[in-house]
Amino acid sequence: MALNGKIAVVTGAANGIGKAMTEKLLQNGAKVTLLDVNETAGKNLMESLQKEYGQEKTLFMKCDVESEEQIKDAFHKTIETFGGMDILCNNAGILDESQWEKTVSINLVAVIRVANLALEQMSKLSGGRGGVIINTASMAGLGPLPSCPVYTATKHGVIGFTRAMGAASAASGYGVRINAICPGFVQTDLFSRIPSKLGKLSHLDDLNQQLIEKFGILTVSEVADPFFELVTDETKNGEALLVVPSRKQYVTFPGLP
Ligand SMILES: NC(=O)C1=CN([C@@H]2O[C@H](COP(=O)(O)OP(=O)(O)OC[C@H]3O[C@@H](n4cnc5c(N)ncnc54)[C@H](O)[C@@H]3O)[C@@H](O)[C@H]2O)C=CC1
Ligand SMILES: CC/C=C\CC(=O)/C=C/C=C\C=C\C=C\[C@@H](O)[C@@H](O)C/C=C\CCC(=O)O
Repeated sequence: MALNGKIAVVTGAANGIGKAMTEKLLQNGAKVTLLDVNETAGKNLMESLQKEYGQEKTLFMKCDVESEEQIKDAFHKTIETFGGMDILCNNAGILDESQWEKTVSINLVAVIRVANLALEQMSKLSGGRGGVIINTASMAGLGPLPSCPVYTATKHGVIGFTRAMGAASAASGYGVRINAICPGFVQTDLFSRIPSKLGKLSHLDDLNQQLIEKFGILTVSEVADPFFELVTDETKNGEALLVVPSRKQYVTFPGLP
C-alpha cells in the first residue's frame, strides 16, 4: 500500500510513539487526523505539522478514546474533511497500575471500541474501501512484566484481539488488514513516568531496570520505521511485530494441536 493520498487516523497522536507514527505518515504523503485528550499538545503539534506539510494535510481533534461518541465524531469529521479513511493507528495507551480499571478501559476496551468503529467505516462490506489497522501492543504483550501485571494483561489482550480480528476480517472479506506492533522499551513520557505508576508493586521497578539493561531503549523513530512496514506491506495481516534495538521479528505463536 503506497501512502501517498491515503487518509489516516492516529489516536494518542500528540506525543511519543503516536507523534512519530503521525510524522512518518505525513512524510510519505498521507493526510492525518490527530486524536488526543491533550488538547494543548495536539494543537501545538498540528500547527507545527501544518507549517511543514501544508494546512490541508492534518486535522486535530480533542478526543478521549473512552468515549464512543467522540470517536464516532472524529471518524465522521475525518471522512467529511479528507474524503475517506484508509489507516487507523490504534495507539493511545497508559501505564498506571494504581488505576487498573482505567488502564484496562484505555489500553484494551478502547482499542476494541475504536477498531470496531473504524471497521464500520473502512470495511468493504459497509461501503468502505478497505485499509489497515495497526494496534499498538507491546513486548509486554508477549511476556510478563511482574511490575505491571494489569498493563501486561491489556497488551496480551491487544495481541489476541489483533490476531483473531485479522483472521475474522480476512474470512469475512472486509478488505482490512489488522496488525499489532510490539515495541520493547521506548523513550517517551510514559516510559519516564513508570517508577511512579507501579502502585503497590513499585518495589519491583528493579526488575524493569534489569530488563532495560537486557533489551535496551528504542527511540520513537526506531518504532516508526517498522510501523511503516506493517502499514504498507499488504501481505501482513494478523501479525505481531516485535521491535527491540537489536532486532525486529514477526512473532510465531504456538498453534493448537
Ligand atoms: N513507551 C514505551 O516504552 C512503550 C509504549 N507502548 C505503547 O505505545 C503507546 C503510546 O505510548 P507512548 O507514546 O509511550 O506514551 P505517551 O504517554 O508518550 O503518549 C501517549 C499519548 O496518548 C494520549 N492518551 C492517553 N490516554 C488517552 C485517551 N484516553 N484518549 C486519547 N488519547 C489518550 C496521551 O495524551 C499521549 O499524548 C501506548 O499504547 C503504550 O502502551 C508500547 C511499548 C513500549
Ligand atoms: C515497565 C513497562 C515499560 C514501558 C511500557 C512497555 O510496554 C514496555 C515494554 C518493554 C519490554 C517488556 C519486556 C518483557 C519481557 C519479559 O516478559 C520476557 O519474558 C520477554 C518477553 C518476550 C520475549 C520475546 C523475545 O525476546 O523474543
